[in-house]
Amino acid sequence: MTHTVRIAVIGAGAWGTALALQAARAGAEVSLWARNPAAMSAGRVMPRLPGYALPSSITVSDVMPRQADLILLACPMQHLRATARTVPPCAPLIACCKGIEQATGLMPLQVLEEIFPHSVLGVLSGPNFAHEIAAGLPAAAVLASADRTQARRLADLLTTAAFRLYASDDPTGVQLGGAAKNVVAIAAGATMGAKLGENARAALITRSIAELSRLSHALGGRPETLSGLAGIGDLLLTCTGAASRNYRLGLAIGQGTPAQQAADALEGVAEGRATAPALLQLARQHGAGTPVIATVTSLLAGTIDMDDASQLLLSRPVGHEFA
Ligand SMILES: NC(=O)c1ccc[n+]([C@@H]2O[C@H](COP(=O)([O-])OP(=O)(O)OC[C@H]3O[C@@H](n4cnc5c(N)ncnc54)[C@H](O)[C@@H]3O)[C@@H](O)[C@H]2O)c1
Ligand SMILES: O=P(O)(O)OC[C@H](O)CO
Repeated sequence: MTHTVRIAVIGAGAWGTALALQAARAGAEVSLWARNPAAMSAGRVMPRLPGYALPSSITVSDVMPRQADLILLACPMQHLRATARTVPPCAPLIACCKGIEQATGLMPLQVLEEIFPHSVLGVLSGPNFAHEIAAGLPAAAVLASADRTQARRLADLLTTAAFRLYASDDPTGVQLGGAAKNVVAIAAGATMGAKLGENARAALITRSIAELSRLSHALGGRPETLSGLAGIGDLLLTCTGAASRNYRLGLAIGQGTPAQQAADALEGVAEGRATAPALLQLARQHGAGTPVIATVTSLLAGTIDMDDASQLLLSRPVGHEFA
């Protein structure tokens, strides 16, 4: 008799809830850890994903699961370390957040490696709006682990016909793509908010790919990863999809709302805000030029306005496209 896979999802925000639903669809026995399970209504509707009820087969509690075959960490990046420290190291762990830890400049797996030095670790990333995954709409993502065989094995535990999980053994490239696309999405939103036009946004996205490729290379990632789901795939979604929180943050800033006020008005976490300065520092440490990330960092800090931001990017020298 085959044993039913037990998957523990840590974090009941929009993404954790969607992943819990997906894991159940993949045939797993699912438990969802919520900081505040009482916030869920009697109809088991999660506050961060309104309209999606959880089936009774998914256990929701504020007690960390002691037994699992796989643990998905779906909290915001800046809370990953504190949350992970409370997780028992009973199974392989997959980081599902996108960002860079501001205090250390570390990527999600680097944070987890410090806490779980002996565990199998992976990262999940790609163009995935939580509400679409929750609805079971078709989507694809990438699961990366340093070990190619483990990456495929872990991906298989969550894959269904509608949610296609590709495996990768380039966690650095995958994490860089997931973290940086949120920063670029803020720039794309600001471009549209300031009515600079669709041409400007397309140019910005494309030139950002060159910028991210340089940075990924400097950090040890492989260039082809950025042309995949965690790179171009997620850039396309987040820089053009009106549901993106990072895009919406940029949109408000481009329309003239001060960055802090725009962030306060946002429902849910816009990871690009904390990640922009962390990524800029990382890029500087590695000698990689990142004009878009630098401009977004200044825009978020309020040290430049939208006119300055577009002037900064437009005044850069125009050289060979692939120099
Ligand atoms: N929402 C999506 O469409 C989506 C898709 C893919 C990846 N992600 C990534 O998943 C991660 C989580 O995003 P989300 O959309 O679920 O967030 P969310 O905005 O829906 O919810 C944030 C969650 O963080 C929790 N939280 C707040 N303070 C906390 C703390 N101190 N410690 C632990 N948890 C705390 C809140 O209770 C809430 O559940 C982010 O890194 C995001 O980039 C999100
Ligand atoms: O709403 P955002 O901007 O956090 O984007 C959500 C997902 O990361 C899209 O892949």
